[in-house]
Amino acid sequence: MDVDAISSPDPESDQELAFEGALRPKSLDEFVGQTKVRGQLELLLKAAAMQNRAPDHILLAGPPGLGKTTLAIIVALESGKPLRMSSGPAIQHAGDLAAVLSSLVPGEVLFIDEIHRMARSAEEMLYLAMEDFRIDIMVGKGAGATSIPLELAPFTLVGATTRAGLLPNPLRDRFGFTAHLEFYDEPELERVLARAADLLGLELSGDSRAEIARRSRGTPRIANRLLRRVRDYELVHGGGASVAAVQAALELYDVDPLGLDRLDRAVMHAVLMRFDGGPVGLNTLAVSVGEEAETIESVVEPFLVRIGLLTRTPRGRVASREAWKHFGLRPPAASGAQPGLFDDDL
Ligand SMILES: Nc1ncnc2c1ncn2[C@@H]1O[C@H](COP(=O)(O)OP(=O)(O)OP(=O)(O)O)[C@@H](O)[C@H]1O
Repeated sequence: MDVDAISSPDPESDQELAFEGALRPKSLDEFVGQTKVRGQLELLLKAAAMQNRAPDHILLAGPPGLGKTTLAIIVALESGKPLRMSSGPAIQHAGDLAAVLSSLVPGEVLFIDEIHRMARSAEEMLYLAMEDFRIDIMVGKGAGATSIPLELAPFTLVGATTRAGLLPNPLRDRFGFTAHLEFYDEPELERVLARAADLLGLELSGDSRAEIARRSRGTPRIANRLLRRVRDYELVHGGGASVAAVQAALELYDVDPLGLDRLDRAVMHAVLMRFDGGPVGLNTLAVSVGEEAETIESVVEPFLVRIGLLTRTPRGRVASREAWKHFGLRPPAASGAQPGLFDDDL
């Protein structure tokens, strides 16, 4: 299988895609960090290989860019089986899923990204497929409709989601193993960068690596992207990828010293400036930055909470002392905190 040709579900550009493909680890050994998940997957794959059966279905949960697609590819590569890629938004009818399932070859790995976005009718079909490798196809309409059972080849479903909580229990329960991917710490990101720099033929000192890792938002995808910007800078200016060059390149692209991106900053600005540090409800916050509540909750918040800028309280989101300091602002003297507009959206 040509793994480099496999596309990420949310490509920014063909170039970005080719770059991601080239840097993707192709085995569990090459996959940096997530030690626990790696160990669990290794055991699961080995046991299946020893019993000559398809590995159990796997659910990968966690924020974007932490390696869910990469792990799905690795599952296929390590089990020596083909990989089929699909995504929740592409499965809007049970028929879409039936077409995919009925064409799987024995042992094939089916990757469904953003599985929480699949149509409800398809979800129900998936229950039976995961459990019994069988689906019922409805033929005809109304009183004359009949269902014809169709046997499927045994397969392994790898589902990825940024919102494990949104999956209905019957679907979640049918996965033999759920892996929760965590943000990477700086030493792990440095290892991701060292590997990527090697593959790109870029010389990068330990200090330069640390500088990029610090600003990578705990996310390998971002680390690799920043590395690419540093490589561009080095290409144009020459003189090597020194710490000064790294800082200049990242400042040019407006990368915050903590790695906050535009949306992170917009959310923090709203909490601090518009809502006096909170508490503010999720929906109110989402409206004030013009984003979907789901994006704020699954993409933005986990990182802001992790680095201690934001806390979640029963009354809503609250900025921490560090947040005021990081943005060079003074917290209001008294606790003049203004609650969100809607009390029901906490
Ligand atoms: N553990 C890792 N070690 C080395 N590189 C990694 C690791 N995890 C991810 N990467 C790199 O980060 C990039 C993004 O990873 P991937 O596409 O697997 O993330 P994802 O979780 O599927 O994101 P999304 O949810 O947005 O699809 C990959 O190209 C890969 O090179």
